[in-house]
Amino acid sequence: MAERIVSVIYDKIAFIGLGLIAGSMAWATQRAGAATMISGYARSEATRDTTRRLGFCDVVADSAVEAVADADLVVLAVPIGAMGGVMADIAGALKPGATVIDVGSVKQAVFDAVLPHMPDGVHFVGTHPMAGTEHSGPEAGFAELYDNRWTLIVTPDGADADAVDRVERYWAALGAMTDRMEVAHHDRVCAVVSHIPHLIAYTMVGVADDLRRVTDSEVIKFSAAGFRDFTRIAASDPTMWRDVFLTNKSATLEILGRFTEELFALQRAIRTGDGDHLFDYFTRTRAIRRGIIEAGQDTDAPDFGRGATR
Ligand SMILES: NC(=O)c1ccc[n+]([C@@H]2O[C@H](COP(=O)([O-])OP(=O)(O)OC[C@H]3O[C@@H](n4cnc5c(N)ncnc54)[C@H](O)[C@@H]3O)[C@@H](O)[C@H]2O)c1
Ligand SMILES: O=C(O)C(=O)C[C@]1(C(=O)O)C=C[C@@H](O)C=C1
Repeated sequence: MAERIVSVIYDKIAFIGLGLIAGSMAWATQRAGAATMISGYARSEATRDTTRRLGFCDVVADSAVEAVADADLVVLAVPIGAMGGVMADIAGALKPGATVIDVGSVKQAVFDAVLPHMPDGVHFVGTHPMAGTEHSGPEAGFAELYDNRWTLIVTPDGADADAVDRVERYWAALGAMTDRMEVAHHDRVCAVVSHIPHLIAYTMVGVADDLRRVTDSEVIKFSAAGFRDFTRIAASDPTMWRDVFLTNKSATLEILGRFTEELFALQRAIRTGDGDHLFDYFTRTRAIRRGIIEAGQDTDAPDFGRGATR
């Protein structure tokens, strides 16, 4: 399977869900030679057929139970709302001593959905690659997606230390940098750096589209780089993002509340002509960006703070 065997970390890896994230992991697993066998399963027959054609799995099974049989690592790479159902289906078929990881964008909700089904003797580790694109499905995957990007490792209480270390080594083999984070902190950080920015992009593109219809102007046609980035983000998968907001409710509502307060303050400054407020605000945010660059932190791989392993 792999062109160059660097080091096998798990003999058999099974992916449940065969989209952007699983496809990229499987390609990167092949690139690293991190497994001797990769199996996969997705709910839709069309996705399974496409995956067979693409070749990032050695075997594409027709059921999740079949896919996970004898697997040393099982990767749950489905939308957050589907994690609990998948885990309930496969629980009885997991090999004793196996490790299950998820890749969901929210962690507490996944823990709540998955952990009650976890059999004794099977390990669970939450993982979250901070990398993606606006595309989805098996054809969207590519081996380089995780290169020099962070993957956050979020462990439930009492997690097996060796199993966690092995999962971290696996993500490193896929090209990622890893950092460990506590579950509530993870959901809050992601609300700030990922979830609310997506909501803002969705809203801004919706507003521009409404304006275009109302005024018949060329809002989108003449948009430059900033707005184009918004339209890319706002093209992200609706199922995934619906699930993110339904399951990370309190953190996203808290950050959204702070965001709207600041927005109202800026709105008032514009209305009242308070140039000092606008100038001071923009000076502060510019300093943040410059501080990031001066600290040598690659903005493509933001530093989450503590204990990066590479
Ligand atoms: N896309 C991103 O930028 C990104 C980044 C980090 C993490 N994530 C997380 O990764 C997970 C997968 O996202 P993706 O972008 O790969 O999505 P995707 O839409 O590309 O792939 C999802 C896959 O899950 C399958 N699926 C859906 N329900 C299923 C079920 N009940 N049983 C079996 N298969 C099922 C679909 O057929 C598809 O193959 C999500 O939980 C998401 O939060 C996504
Ligand atoms: O790069 C992108 O397009 C992404 O949106 C990736 C992104 C992000 O917000 O950074 C999106 C969701 C994830 O859970 C992690 C990463």
